[in-house]
Amino acid sequence: MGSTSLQKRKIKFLLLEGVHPSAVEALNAAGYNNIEQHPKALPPEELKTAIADAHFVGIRSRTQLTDEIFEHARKLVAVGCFCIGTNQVDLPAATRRGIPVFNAPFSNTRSVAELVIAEAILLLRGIPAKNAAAHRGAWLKSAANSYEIRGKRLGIVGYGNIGMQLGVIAEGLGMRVQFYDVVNKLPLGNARQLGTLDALLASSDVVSLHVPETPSTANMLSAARLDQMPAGSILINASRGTVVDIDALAERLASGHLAGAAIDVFPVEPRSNDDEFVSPLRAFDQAILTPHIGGSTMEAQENIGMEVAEKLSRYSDNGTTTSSVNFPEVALPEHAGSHRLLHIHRNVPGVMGAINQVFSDTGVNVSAQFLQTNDAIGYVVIDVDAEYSDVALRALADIDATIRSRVLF
Ligand SMILES: NC(=O)C1=CN([C@@H]2O[C@H](COP(=O)(O)OP(=O)(O)OC[C@H]3O[C@@H](n4cnc5c(N)ncnc54)[C@H](O)[C@@H]3O)[C@@H](O)[C@H]2O)C=CC1
Ligand SMILES: O=C(O)CCC(=O)C(=O)O
Repeated sequence: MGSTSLQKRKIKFLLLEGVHPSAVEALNAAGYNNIEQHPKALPPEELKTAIADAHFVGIRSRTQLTDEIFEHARKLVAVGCFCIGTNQVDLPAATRRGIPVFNAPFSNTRSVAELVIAEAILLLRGIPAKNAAAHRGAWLKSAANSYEIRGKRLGIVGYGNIGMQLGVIAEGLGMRVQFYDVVNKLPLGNARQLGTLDALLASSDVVSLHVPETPSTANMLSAARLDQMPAGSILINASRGTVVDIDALAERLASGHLAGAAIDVFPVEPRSNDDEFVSPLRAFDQAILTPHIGGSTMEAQENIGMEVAEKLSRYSDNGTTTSSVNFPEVALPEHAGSHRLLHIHRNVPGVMGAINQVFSDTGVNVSAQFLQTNDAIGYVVIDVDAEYSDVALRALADIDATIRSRVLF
């Protein structure tokens, strides 16, 4: 097991939003026991206090890590998103401070795809409305507007890890799968990529959204786009709440233009289970409304807990940044017998020359060096003899473009 510049018992992990206990187990197994846990997202003022002395923070989708919060997180070394989406983190603000952000890009994808399939089947049969009516004492035995999923056209918007899995499962059930993505993708099975979103919307019985929250996906399903969907079709959104115009959707459910919808994510979501869920969609029995639980299965959460905790402890132990969403990726070997210097700098000309000058001036022997850059920053890792690490670290910290530097013993 590697070690860090601080004693492990002094390294504080702040885990929010009920991150699965598997994360704590993985951190304990790596020797980290100083872990503060909260079952919910914290309001901004409480978050500022809790994060002030944290070296690592673990969040899910509710906690907003803004520039202002980072300003209060002076000791923060890395962020772990125990989920896929990282839109809740101000990534440029993290990058500017030399803070890598990690997530779990695969662990809950199957859970989302399964939920979408279940919803498509239920909505095509009109089950949500029949179920709600039965709870009120009504008996809606009828085949009118009830359809099999077999042979229906599924339009997937965003053919990434979730969209692709959904397509494979849907095809297994006999659906005809088509997708729209900004990137050219290899269609799995018999799926077809369509050239425009308009074409996809106009020719799908069920549309399911699987895009990230970005400026290009904001309000993607606007009133005009919803009108392009065929009369009687169905919309499913388990991506992000900003992607759909909810008021426009409510109008099209009211008019009957859309036969049903399943919505898991909302423009504004309650901070915790104690807060009221407010949405115009509550009025519609033909809408399945779920509390952002697309990825919330025991299997997914346990795997996510282990996966992200391991990424954080690996970064803490030996500097590896593999699969970080904002940082140059470096997969590092162990550094037994030497000290490891980590140097994070603004990616401007001349920094590598200055770093090499440090070692030429100080005569410190370098046993290994790794470098990776992205547009914003450079990440250099240098293994040196233990006795020289202090002097080299001081000289590296003095280089103009340095964001932060650290030594791992
Ligand atoms: N409801 C829930 O609990 C969960 C929600 N999610 C959400 O689902 C999203 C998708 O997840 P993955 O499939 O794993 O992501 P991914 O990154 O593997 O796939 C996203 C796809 O969307 C495409 N895309 C991006 N912008 C687009 C645009 N403007 N138009 C069309 N396509 C566009 C990308 O090219 C990519 O193929 C996540 O970003 C997250 O926000 C993820 C997991 C659980
Ligand atoms: O489980 C969560 O808290 C969020 C899931 C999600 O939306 C994601 O993985 O992006």
